[in-house]
Amino acid sequence: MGLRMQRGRRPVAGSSLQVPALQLHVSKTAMRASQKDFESALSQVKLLKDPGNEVKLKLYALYKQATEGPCNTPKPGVFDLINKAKWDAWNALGSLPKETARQNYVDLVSGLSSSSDSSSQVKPEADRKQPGYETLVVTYEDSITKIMMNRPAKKNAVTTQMYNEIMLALKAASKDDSAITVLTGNGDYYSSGNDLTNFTDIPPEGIEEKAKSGAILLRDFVDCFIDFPKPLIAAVNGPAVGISVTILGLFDTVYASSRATFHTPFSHLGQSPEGCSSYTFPKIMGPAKAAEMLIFGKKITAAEACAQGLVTEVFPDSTFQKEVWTRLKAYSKLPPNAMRISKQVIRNREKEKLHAINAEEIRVLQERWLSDECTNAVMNFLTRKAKL
Ligand SMILES: CCCCCC/C=C/C(=O)SCCNC(=O)CCNC(=O)[C@H](O)C(C)(C)COP(=O)(O)OP(=O)(O)OC[C@H]1O[C@@H](n2cnc3c(N)ncnc32)[C@H](O)[C@@H]1OP(=O)(O)O
Repeated sequence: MGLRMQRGRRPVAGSSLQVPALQLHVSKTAMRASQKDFESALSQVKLLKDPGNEVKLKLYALYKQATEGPCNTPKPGVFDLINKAKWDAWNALGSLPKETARQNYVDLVSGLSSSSDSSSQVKPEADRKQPGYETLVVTYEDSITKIMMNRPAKKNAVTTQMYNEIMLALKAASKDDSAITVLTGNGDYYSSGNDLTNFTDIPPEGIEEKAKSGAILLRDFVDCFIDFPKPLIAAVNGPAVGISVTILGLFDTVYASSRATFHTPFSHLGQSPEGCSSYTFPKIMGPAKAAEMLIFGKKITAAEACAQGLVTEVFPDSTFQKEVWTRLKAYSKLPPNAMRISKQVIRNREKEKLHAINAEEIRVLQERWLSDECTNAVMNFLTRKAKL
């Protein structure tokens, strides 16, 4: 997503303006950073350890101010969380002159470079619910970051906001000092998949634009799972549908309640597989079983999913929570670096391939979203004519 800093890319993203330690580096001297200093800071920033979203927002804002001047783009919608945060950060710089923004950018990068060895791990407040999420409950306890989808009345259907919040939570978990990260659902469902109302708010630019922005969101979402560096566990507390099933192939361990079912009704919805399932499912369960799920939309039970290798272990629903969390608490006490490195050894060689598969699946899906088959299926659900 937008809040990334990668080699070869312009730095994006930055901060609320409350980074006291870093603000100290904002120059109060008369010295002006030259264009060369600025370009050198732009190169330097790509080599830094990820400084976190706050600082990335600050960098983003200063970069935009230094190169384009005061914020000059329309304010993004309230649910476009990432772009709104970026816009807010840039807009907050008001009429700060370009030269000052350039100097501040150079000073900020220089401050980051000198402190980059001191703290790469952010310790979340122990045993506390993390603030700032509306569709999730994110907690940290016993070295476990737990991300719980929290729209039980809607069967944890994944709205645009929830996609964005899950990405933010995963990015934060990848940097906190938790040993393992768990995704689960609140209520009787794990998740009913993509919220079908995501398809309804068509922008003035038209349906193609909607499909394009959906494709970018989905690509970034799946990329987050491909790249997640620590052991990632799904605690599938109930039925799982669509995208919540397909991404399971990117988890390291999947525990399921005996009540869980796994359903990928893409043909029914006029859509096609995502989440890298076109690759991971045949690999995990063999092409024949994968085809039954991904082409014919066969719903399978937890026991079947376990027999086919998609699920690690099934627990009786009555003891699911107790048994899973006891197990996970024990695992979370293992040496975290060893677990992370083992995951890398297991997964890294496939990462590039998975990113390419993700991109290809989304290219196909984006076309599907514009098809009559897909439009009719979504309309049928929304007008109560059809359910899975
Ligand atoms: C940015 C775009 C990325 C797209 C990525 C591609 C992803 C693909 C997928 O995930 S495909 C799967 C999509 N999911 C579905 O098609 C499921 C649709 N839901 C259902 O069929 C049923 O709701 C059910 C079988 C999951 C549960 O049935 P039931 O137990 O009878 O409950 P209700 O239907 O009464 O549901 C309660 C409440 O939740 C709302 N709801 C449930 N699922 C969704 C959903 N996926 N999208 C939107 N809303 C959903 C349902 O409408 C009810 O709301 P209400 O109480 O009527 O206000």
